[in-house]
Amino acid sequence: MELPFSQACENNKKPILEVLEVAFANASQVLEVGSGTGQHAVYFARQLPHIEWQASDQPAYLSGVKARILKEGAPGQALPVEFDVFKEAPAGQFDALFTANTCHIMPKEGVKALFEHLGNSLKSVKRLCIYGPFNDNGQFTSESNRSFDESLKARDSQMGIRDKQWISELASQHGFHLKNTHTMPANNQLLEFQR
Ligand SMILES: C[S@@+](CC[C@H](N)C(=O)[O-])C[C@H]1O[C@@H](n2cnc3c(N)ncnc32)[C@H](O)[C@@H]1O
Repeated sequence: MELPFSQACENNKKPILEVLEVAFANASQVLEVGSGTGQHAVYFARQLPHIEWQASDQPAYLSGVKARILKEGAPGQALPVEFDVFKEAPAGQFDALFTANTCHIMPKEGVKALFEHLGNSLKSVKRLCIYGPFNDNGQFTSESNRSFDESLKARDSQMGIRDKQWISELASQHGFHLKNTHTMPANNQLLEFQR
């Protein structure tokens, strides 16, 4: 099978790793939501060997993520599990959660559903890193993000770049505080939460 590939993942994995090395220094079991191509999953699992990295995604993505882990994963890396945020969360004592480029793809209700899980079956998660493009108080942070948002909404009216403050408010409802906002290349940010 030809592995799914994202050039953006290749470009952003090292800058993200530099943040995760510190943010997840004391994490041991990470759940990744929306693993997509699996490129992040194999890279972070190899570069952060103190972590058991559990990839997950909706059913349509699982075969691609699985194939990538089998080909390029860390020794003994877990195969991906199914997780659609509108359904049950995977079982496990995860102490951290990572998700990249998902909040603008899933509808707002999906982002809320993810936080509902964090308040219920994913209560063991204490550290949370969310990467992607975000608005600041309703304002686009760049012209390219404005046109990206237009293209998302043309694809599906429920997609769209979310506000950092909206995400932080949802997070605070479940006991998280925004510890750091990391400015990342290509007008992205990494929101680092802790509880
Ligand atoms: C643009 S891709 C990002 C993939 C990868 N994380 C990356 O950074 O390249 C969006 C991801 O969000 C996931 N996603 C969208 N809706 C979802 C849902 N309801 N539950 C779980 N994942 C979802 C998709 O399956 C896909 O993997």
